[in-house]
Amino acid sequence: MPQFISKLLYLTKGHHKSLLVIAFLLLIISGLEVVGTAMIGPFITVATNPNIIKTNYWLGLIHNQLNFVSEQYFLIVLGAVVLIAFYIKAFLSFEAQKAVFQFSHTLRGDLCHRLLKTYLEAPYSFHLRMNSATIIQNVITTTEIVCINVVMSLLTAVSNGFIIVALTLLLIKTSALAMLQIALLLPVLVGLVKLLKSRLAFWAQEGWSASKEIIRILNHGLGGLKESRVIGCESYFVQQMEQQTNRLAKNFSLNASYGNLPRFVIEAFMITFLVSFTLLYVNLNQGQGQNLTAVLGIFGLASIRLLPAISNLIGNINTFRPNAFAIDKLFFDFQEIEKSKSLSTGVSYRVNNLLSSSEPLPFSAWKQIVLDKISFQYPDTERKVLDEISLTIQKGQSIGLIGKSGSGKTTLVDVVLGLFLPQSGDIKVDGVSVYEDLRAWQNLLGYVPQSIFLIDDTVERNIAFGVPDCLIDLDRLRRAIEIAQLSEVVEQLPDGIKTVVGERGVLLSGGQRQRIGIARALYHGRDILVFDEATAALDTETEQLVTEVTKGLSGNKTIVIIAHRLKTIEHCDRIYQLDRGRILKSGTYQEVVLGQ
Ligand SMILES: Nc1ncnc2c1ncn2[C@@H]1O[C@H](COP(=O)(O)OP(=O)(O)OP(=O)(O)O)[C@@H](O)[C@H]1O
Repeated sequence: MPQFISKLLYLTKGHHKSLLVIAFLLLIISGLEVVGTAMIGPFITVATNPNIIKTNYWLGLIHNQLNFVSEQYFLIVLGAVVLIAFYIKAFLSFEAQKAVFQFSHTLRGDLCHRLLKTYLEAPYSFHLRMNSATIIQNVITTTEIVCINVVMSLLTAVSNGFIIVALTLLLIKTSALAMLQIALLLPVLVGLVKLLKSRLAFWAQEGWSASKEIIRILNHGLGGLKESRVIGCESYFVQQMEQQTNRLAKNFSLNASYGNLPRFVIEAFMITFLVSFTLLYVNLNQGQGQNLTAVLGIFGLASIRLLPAISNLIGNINTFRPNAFAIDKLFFDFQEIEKSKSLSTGVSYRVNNLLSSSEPLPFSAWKQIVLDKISFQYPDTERKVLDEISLTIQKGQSIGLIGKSGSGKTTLVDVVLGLFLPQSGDIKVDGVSVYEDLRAWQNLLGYVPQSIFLIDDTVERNIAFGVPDCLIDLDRLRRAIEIAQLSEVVEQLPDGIKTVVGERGVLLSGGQRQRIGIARALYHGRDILVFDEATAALDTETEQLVTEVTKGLSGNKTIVIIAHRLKTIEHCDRIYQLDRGRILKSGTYQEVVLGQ
């Protein structure tokens, strides 16, 4: 329990003040609930037997102290007090409920964006291990479970708990006999709740896992639509989806219906109590009908409030307990990412402001980059993928990386891009380690991956990726389009740069997507452009165009190209050939490729 509370406090940080206000409000409401209900007894007694004012000490005292002119007037004031207490309570209950809803939904929004920020800032290696379906599910579904099923249920449970305790105290005071009867029925109820506990938790977990599978099937089915269509395996995904939706429906409906079972049992119990109590009371207190009326009045009204409060409390417990695992999941991800952020450095590099880009660039007037004995090993593997790689890049140079598949080219580029931090070695710009300010280093880099990620938006927004519309520099955009040899393509599009390219750029050819990737790197005006097999998706003609683009850029930009087709790196100043994580050969194109 203390662990659960500390995790909950961690996830709700920044909202603790609101939590205290809500708790205080709930406490006042339960107080008013008792005052109002407690006044019902005297009100009924005075209404049915005004003489009681003379015989009852407290009623007589109030009547005499406040100088009521008549008993009728006293009854009216008593009624008014009951009404006022209930009206204030109704108003405050509404406000408290509003506050609980507001709190839970605000917390959900907050967790969604905190989680997204955490995932975006997480080390690249975390994403290699994590399935995107889990991340999507955590941001959308798990945050909802935490805020609505756990936090909201917990708050309403606290509210119901306050009301139950307060009304129970009142009932004990009104008739200990009646309370004893209720207490005898209680163990049956507690037993039932205990019996259901593990089943409810199992059904909730199963439902949650089915919903994760549903996202995964959607990702796989729609992500590989072209392949599915050609192979003709659409029914495979439909069948998988059917299995999972059935699993989801079965488990969530079982969870919801059995979660409500105690409510029906309580209703039956309460009626059993009212009938048996009346019979018992009549037998034990012959001729005291007025007292019975007052006691039953209080019990009747209290049970109107108590019944739903108890069944709601059980419902709340049955909702939050089986869903408490969601707290663990979010807490684990927040902690895991924090941990891997500090572990992934390996050495004491200072990695600053990974996401902020407004920093001035300390490396802006750079002349030389030195990779100094870079070694890297993927987590949980035995072998070094990069083994003491050292190389020097002068400003304006074009560098070609070649080597057999699996020799470590992509990994080396990923280390240069700051996606992986090496276990040993350093990257220095004019003698200063880039890990002193990784963000500033990354601000020098433009990256054209083999498969360009395009958003389902306009050409303009795809090129000026991540820049708000109002800040897009149209001149720079035009220049990037020209250099990337995209002008003709854009002219032919129905809405020019405002044409929407479709999800993942389905409306464009492989070569056009590649050129958008190049234009994107150029638009952002980075000094160093890294091309990862950038020509792999191109036909020979476009390959030539792109090679011309990179050729045209050499001298102005520093370029690093991973190439499989040796033709694309003919113009490079220096070629490095990698083999099993080491540099096998380096020199000019003639020296390394032609062996002259
Ligand atoms: N996430 C990973 N976890 C563990 N090992 C990996 C991971 N990614 C790559 N490797 C291994 O690292 C080695 C180098 O891979 P890398 O992708 O850098 O080679 P490459 O030269 O770029 O190959 P290719 O030309 O085929 O893209 C390979 O043996 C590969 O199996």
